[in-house]
Amino acid sequence: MNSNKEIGTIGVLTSGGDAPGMNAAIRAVVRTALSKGLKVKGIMHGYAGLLNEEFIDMGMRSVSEIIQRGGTVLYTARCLEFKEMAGVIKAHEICEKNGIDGLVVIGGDGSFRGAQDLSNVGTPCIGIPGTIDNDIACSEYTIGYDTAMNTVVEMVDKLRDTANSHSRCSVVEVMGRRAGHIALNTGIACGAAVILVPEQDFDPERDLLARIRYAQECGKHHFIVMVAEGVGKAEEIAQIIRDNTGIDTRKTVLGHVQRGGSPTLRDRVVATQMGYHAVELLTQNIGNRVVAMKNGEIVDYEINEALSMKKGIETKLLEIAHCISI
Ligand SMILES: Nc1ncnc2c1ncn2[C@@H]1O[C@H](COP(=O)(O)OP(=O)(O)O)[C@@H](O)[C@H]1O
Ligand SMILES: O=P(O)(O)OC[C@H]1O[C@](O)(COP(=O)(O)O)[C@@H](O)[C@@H]1O
Ligand SMILES: [Mg+2]
Repeated sequence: MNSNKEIGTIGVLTSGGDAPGMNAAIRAVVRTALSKGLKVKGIMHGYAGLLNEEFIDMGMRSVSEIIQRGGTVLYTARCLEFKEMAGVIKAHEICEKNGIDGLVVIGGDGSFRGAQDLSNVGTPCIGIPGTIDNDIACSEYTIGYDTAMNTVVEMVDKLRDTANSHSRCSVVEVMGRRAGHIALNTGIACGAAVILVPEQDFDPERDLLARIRYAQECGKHHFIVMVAEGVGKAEEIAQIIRDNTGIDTRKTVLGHVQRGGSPTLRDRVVATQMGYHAVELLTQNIGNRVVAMKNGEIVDYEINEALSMKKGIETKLLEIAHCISI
């Protein structure tokens, strides 16, 4: 969608779950916009802050010392009011009243649905994928994914010491909502005997117990079972293992530790590239797009198209995991 109105001031907000690297993206958006002669309003607390007119004027120094920080300096929220059309229209009117000609939304798929609605009523929006889940179909990468996975690896390496010392099974539940990308990649990186992802049917005998028994036959006496939250609760998986194998089994739900911490190099660089790209689009009066990564390059898609795309699990990785996990 090309709007006829020239963009003079843009807004930037973060929405949905926070993700490491969101600050790097905010910094890139602000500095790129200012260097191209635009004004920038930071919107606090996502769409909720937009509806409450929580704005701050951003200057070059407003984003100093944030590239290395986790979380989001603009704060974030999940806002029910914005899911209703009345909320979206109110947000558009607020943008008009405050001279916000375009909006950069850093968030996940839910936030992009909101951005799509807002674009449709006349405020051009650009989405930047910021979620640890890597579940944005149009993009092979989302900001925060790398940091979250490195956190999981660090934590599970510690759990492994105890599982090994006690000859136990450690069932680890990781985030990802309905996607198994975090579980699959960290499962491989942590040498999990079993990786369970929601993209595959789960048969306890075939996918869990048979694999553990086989690993036992191969001489293994401790086990890591990596479970994506979309499959089920770690405690339920642990109980199945206890009941059927007698192995001393403990569960760990890693939880929000996965969302925090200083972003990795990858997240900082991708966030910076995506932030820059988002502003470039707005300066060309292009709205209603989602920034994405394709074959390592930064590209963009129309929001409707982006939201209609589907993304599967990396089947080759799953095949490799099945082959080498014992
Ligand atoms: N279908 C929708 N239509 C309009 N806005 C939505 C929709 N879904 C989510 N949103 C807005 O985006 C916010 C963030 O979405 P959520 O799914 O929680 O996180 P994420 O953007 O990280 O996936 C929601 O709180 C809501 O304000
Ligand atoms: O922080 P909350 O509200 O408990 O939400 C937990 C969910 O948020 C996430 O951490 C991130 O999801 P989003 O990026 O879609 O917000 C999911 O992995 C998890 O299911
Ligand atoms: Mg999401």
